[in-house]
Amino acid sequence: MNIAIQGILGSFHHIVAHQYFGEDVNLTECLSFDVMPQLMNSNKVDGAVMAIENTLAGSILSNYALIDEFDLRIHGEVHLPIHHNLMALEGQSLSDIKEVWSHPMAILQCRKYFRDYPNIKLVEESDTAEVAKQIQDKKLMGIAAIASNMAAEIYNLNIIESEIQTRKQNYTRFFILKKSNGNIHTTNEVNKASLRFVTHHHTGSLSEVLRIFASFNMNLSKIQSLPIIDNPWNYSFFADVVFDDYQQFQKAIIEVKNKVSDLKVIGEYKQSKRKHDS
Ligand SMILES: O=C(O)C(=O)C[C@]1(C(=O)O)C=C[C@@H](O)C=C1
Repeated sequence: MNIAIQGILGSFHHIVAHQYFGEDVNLTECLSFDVMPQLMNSNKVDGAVMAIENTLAGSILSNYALIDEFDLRIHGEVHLPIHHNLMALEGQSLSDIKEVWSHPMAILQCRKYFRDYPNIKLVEESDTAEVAKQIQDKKLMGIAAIASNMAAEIYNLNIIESEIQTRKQNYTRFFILKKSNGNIHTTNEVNKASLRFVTHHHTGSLSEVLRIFASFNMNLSKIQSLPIIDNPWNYSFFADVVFDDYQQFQKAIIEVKNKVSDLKVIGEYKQSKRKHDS
């Protein structure tokens, strides 16, 4: 099995791919989220791991848009505790560091830490681990990376400071994606679904849909609106619902279909445990 990940070995996507698929999976390293749907739709990979939201930085809206545009399907989810470390070449200390390079989502999660160091320039790069690799390969002095413990080990960098994210408790939710008619895994027991729908423009149309979820005993765990780019100031809704009874879920879907102008089930999967960190 070949799975696309954002970033290289040592990235958080790498950790998630191994957690979900095991150590034997082949990974295709991507330096942007945008290339993943193309790899899936041209059958170069069987699936992909894609970050979708973080507890400190919020949703990655551009990834919702990619899933929608390329009609991808969600096959599973993983909630990963994220620990960010500031790392550089051996011998470098915080006072030597002029620039910190990392993935924009990682920088967002550590903004508060850098308020105390206004002279350090924060530079957005394509991946946390790739920056760690560059620092080691090119022996970059004065540059530090924000990356995982695993990246520090693989690229042999020294951790100047650990746990630099704004809150110690920091989690990213990742989707396991496949193309619309793809298959990457045996089906798990299903108790969660991700839906996309568009409501009619009349008073209470969204609340009617939410009431259906409630009446079929489905718990709404997230709702996210996204602009419909062909229709300015109109929005689609992405909702995640959790349920115990699959039959009830199917009945609810039939009712929701009658209330909305467009409904797509993007994925039916097993809810991942939101592990608590030590
Ligand atoms: O650069 C990485 O290591 C990634 O896996 C990317 C990414 C993200 O896209 O959110 C993954 C998890 C963390 O939230 C920070 C960065």
